[in-house]
Amino acid sequence: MKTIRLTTAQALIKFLNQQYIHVDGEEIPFVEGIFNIFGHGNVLGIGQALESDPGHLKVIQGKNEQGMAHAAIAYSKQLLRKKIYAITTSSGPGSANLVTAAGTALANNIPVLLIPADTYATRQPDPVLQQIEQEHSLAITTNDALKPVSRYWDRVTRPEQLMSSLIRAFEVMTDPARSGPATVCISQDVEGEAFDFDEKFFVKRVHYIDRKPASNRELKGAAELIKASKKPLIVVGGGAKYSEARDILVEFSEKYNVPLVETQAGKSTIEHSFKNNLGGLGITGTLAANKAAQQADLVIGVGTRYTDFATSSKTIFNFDEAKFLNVNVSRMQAYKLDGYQVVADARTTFEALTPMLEGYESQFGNTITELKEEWLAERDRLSKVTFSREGFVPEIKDHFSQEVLNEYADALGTEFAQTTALLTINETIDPDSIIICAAGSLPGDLQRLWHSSVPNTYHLEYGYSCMGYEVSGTLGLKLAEPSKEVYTMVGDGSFLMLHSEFVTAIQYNKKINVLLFDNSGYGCINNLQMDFGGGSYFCEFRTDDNQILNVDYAKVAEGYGAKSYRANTVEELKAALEDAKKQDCSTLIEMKVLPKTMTDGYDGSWWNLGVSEVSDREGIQKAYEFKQEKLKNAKQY
Ligand SMILES: Cc1ncc(C[n+]2csc(CCOP(=O)(O)OP(=O)(O)O)c2C)c(N)n1
Ligand SMILES: O=C1C[C@@H](O)[C@H](O)[C@@H](O)C1=O
Ligand SMILES: [Mg+2]
Repeated sequence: MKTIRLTTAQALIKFLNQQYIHVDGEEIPFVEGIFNIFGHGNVLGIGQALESDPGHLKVIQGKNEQGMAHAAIAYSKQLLRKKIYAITTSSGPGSANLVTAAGTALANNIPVLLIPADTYATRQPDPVLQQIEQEHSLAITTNDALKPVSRYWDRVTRPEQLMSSLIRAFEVMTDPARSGPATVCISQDVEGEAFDFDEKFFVKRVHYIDRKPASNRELKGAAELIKASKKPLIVVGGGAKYSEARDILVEFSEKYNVPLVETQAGKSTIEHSFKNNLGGLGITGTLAANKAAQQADLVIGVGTRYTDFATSSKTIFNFDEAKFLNVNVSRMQAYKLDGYQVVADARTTFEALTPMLEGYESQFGNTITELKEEWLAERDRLSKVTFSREGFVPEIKDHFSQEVLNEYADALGTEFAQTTALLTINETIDPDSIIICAAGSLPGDLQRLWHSSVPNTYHLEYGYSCMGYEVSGTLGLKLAEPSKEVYTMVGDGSFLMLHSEFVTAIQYNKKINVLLFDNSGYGCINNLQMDFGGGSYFCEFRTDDNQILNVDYAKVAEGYGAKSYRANTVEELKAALEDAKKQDCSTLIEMKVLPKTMTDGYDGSWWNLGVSEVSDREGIQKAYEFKQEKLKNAKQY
């Protein structure tokens, strides 16, 4: 056996350089680079290994472990899971900061390699700095907190364990059905320990992503279901996007007059202008998509997890009548809603299925076009909402009095409505630029209103809806699509929670554009508490003496070295967006927007939430009764 003597960390970096992915005849390196924040746990091991020979890996210094992991997740998601960044952190708090990001990757099925340092394998110096001491077990470290949020988790306490551990990690990350975060914790002393590694461990490894075809039985059953249906409807989920199924879904939909509706992850698989694309489905769905969903007698879920947002907590479909046909690479997902299961790649399945239905036509007739037209008129109305100091009726009605809305207008110095601002952006930025969002009221507005003219230009993290993904993720987008303009849509709450990687973007001259919607509060949660009969309680940003907080975010961005703008009217916003396009540096456009001017729900937008069964407030009692009513028609599981 030929061996090579390396430290564990050196072997890790050498191995990462040799991983390739093969999809549709194309072979590319799988690991693009590695984000790092060095601490005592990794600087002398992995730090030394990278300094001596990083190979092709791009090495990027992050500013917050969660933030840099979010950037890595967005990178992989944008590249349809074909490439990843790895993350190296120190032990203790450095690794604890990864937990939120690992959850984000897991909920969204996105591969990312997390390499947190661990406590000493020898235990000689214990307790080391940042080591928690669990009285009942010395074997538990902070890194155990990553177990429930990792698709694969391992701890390397001897150098030779690295070999089997990494092979498993890459097998998991490159499997479309189980893709997610792989966490390989390495004891900090072991990072620097040497071993005579078998040279074969370092040969080039190619991970093949073959498109799993549907079986004849699955195809026959699917075709029979469709032929027997009058009003089939396709739910385009994230799996359709990862499978790059756009062309065949368009062909299928056109040929058989089948409407398409989108989940957050599926949106922009197919451009909005396609005549049968009715847009977002469910709680944050469009009027058109939700109406079509209610009529459907066969729901064809393509790569969807059927989350509560997509199904309006299992109330959007006619569950008594409708059947489900689920095409998914994951068997677990395909089993949902008692659907007929086709456990296969979406594109391959529809390529085989389309010719099997010759002569079929749905009974939707002109309804698809009519629904779309009705919705476009509503969208047009929302693009022109203007505030007035008297008699203004915002989209979110009956929460704030005119007096309170005027108070906001005065305190923030604005009369800008959120929907007007958002649609101005949609009109002004280049169609091939990419937008990203994750939490707050903006995901709902975007799923309803945003028109993506170019496929894969809408990037929503709505599996975890993790505040803080927005700005961090934009850095990942830029790394993935360096020639395109990238824009984050972020609320003030999310911006405040985490935007450390804004500085990383500026530091490495990766131009990102931050579009900050400041309504001085956790607006969507304020809507929820008031919709469900409560008061406005700790969701507005107010001082102890009840003044509305007004933060100068433009100045904050300027302090970091970004070019910043203040835009509180359509004209100011258009000018700022045009100017921002001309900049080479990162930009931030601060928009002060009025609360309650985001979109509201449409027909079928109900959300099952934990409303109090006991309360002396009449509104809460009514909300509880309404929930009980809704549940009567909801599917139970
Ligand atoms: C990490 C994290 N913590 C808490 C939440 C719950 N949450 C969802 S939206 C939201 C408020 C968002 O406020 P902001 O970003 O200002 O958006 P707005 O709703 O005002 O548009 C909160 C607290 C979350 N999604 N993620
Ligand atoms: O609780 C939440 C409410 C949603 O409206 C929001 O988009 C999401 O971020 C969330 O966590
Ligand atoms: Mg806000």
